[in-house]
Order: sequence, then C-alpha cells, then structure tokens
Amino acid sequence: MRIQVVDHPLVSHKLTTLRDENTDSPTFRRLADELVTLLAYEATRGVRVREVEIKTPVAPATGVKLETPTPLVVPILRAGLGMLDGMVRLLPTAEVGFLGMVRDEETLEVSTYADRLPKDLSGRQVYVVDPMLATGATLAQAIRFLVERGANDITAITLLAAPEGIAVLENEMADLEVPVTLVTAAVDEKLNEKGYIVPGLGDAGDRLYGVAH
Ligand SMILES: O=P(O)(O)OC[C@H]1O[C@H](OP(=O)(O)OP(=O)(O)O)[C@H](O)[C@@H]1O
Ligand SMILES: O=c1cc[nH]c(=O)[nH]1
Ligand SMILES: [Mg+2]
Repeated sequence: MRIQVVDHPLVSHKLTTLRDENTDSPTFRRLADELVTLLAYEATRGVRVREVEIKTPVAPATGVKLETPTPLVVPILRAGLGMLDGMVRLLPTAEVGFLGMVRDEETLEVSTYADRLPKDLSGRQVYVVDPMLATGATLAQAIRFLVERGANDITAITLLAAPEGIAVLENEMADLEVPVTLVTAAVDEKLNEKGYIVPGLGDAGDRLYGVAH
C-alpha cells in the first residue's frame, strides 16, 4: 500500500481548527469540505486520462480528458458524506456509490447496513472517502467489497489515520493484486482504549451531523 501524508501548511492550519473541541458543526463541515479538496488534488494525480486533439481559437492542440468510465467516488456513511461534495467538485463527472458502515463502539467490530455500489466495478478506478482510519476495520472491509466487485485501482482518502489502523490495512492489503493508496492529512499518535484516534478530533460523524444512537 502506498501512503501519502499531505504535508502542506494550509492543510495543517485547517486541520488544527477541525480538531479543536470548540469548533462548531457548521465550521467543522466547511473545513472538512475544504480539506478534502486539498487532499483530492494530491490523490487524483494518478487519475486516468486519454489524449485528445482540440482546436483553440488560434491553433490545433493536444490535451487530455478524463478516461471513461470515469472514477467512482465512494463515501462511507455517515462521516464520509462530509467529504463527498469536495470530491465531486473536483471530479464533476464521477459516479457515486454509497457504503453505510458502522462500528460497534464496544467491540469495535464493523457492520455494513447499506450497499449501493454498482454491481460491476471491473477495471474501475475508485476513490473511497472517510475522515477517520482508526482500527482500520471499516476501510479494510470497504476495500474488500470494492475488490470483490472488480475495482482495479483504489485510493482511500482520510483526514486522520492511526498507526495501528495503517498497520492493519497494510497487512490486509498485502496479498491483493490491486494497487491501494492511502492519502491522509495526518498520521496521529495512537488509538486510545476506546478505539479513538489520539489526539484525533473526536467522533467525526457526531461532529458533522450530531450524536447518533
Ligand atoms: O477504523 P475503524 O476503527 O473501523 O473506525 C473508523 C470508522 O469509524 C467512524 O464511523 P462510525 O462507525 O462512527 O460511523 P458514523 O460515520 O455513522 O459516525 C469513521 O467515520 C470510520 O468509518
Ligand atoms: O477517533 C475516531 C475513531 C473512529 N471514528 C471517529 O469518528 N473518531
Ligand atoms: Mg461515528
């Protein structure tokens, strides 16, 4: 698995406010949206394009257009929804598939409650977005679903990642033929005994949308 930590002062600046417990929900949503735009710019460096010939008002020119089928963006509900608009702003022609996944706060086991992915992802390039990579169980399961459907190039974009979760993902992805890239704004120190990222930002879904039961 290729890992890219986006090291940029604007990313660090926005992330600091995002982490702050005094940041309210509207500001949190705006910052998550702004951050994903910056991360997506880096994450889409490998987006597939094809050469095209065009004519400018002055002369013929060679350029590129996004290859078809265009990439699939997959937000993991709930918190991943906070990163969707920023992604499709950069990739307006992308299709969107949804995965609803939740981890049990006691056991940290993950269950999938919604699967609205295209049935056949053969040869597709997929960008999966979720702000938090904690134990890694959620992203590992999501990536397995995508590979089973035929995706052949997967990039996960997160705001924060824990070293423990990265290790789990690397282990899970070791025997996959499919290239997987992780793009994140920061790798934090550790997980606490409740599986929360330290220092982290708390529960991303709750901070975006309110406490869910
Ligand atoms: O790496 P893991 O240990 O699996 O944890 C990460 C997951 O936890 C959070 O979702 P949560 O289960 O809180 O659901 P929500 O988005 O509905 O709040 C987060 O958005 C990730 O999906
Ligand atoms: O710190 C964490 C870990 C998992 N999910 C979150 O929203 N926050
Ligand atoms: Mg949550």
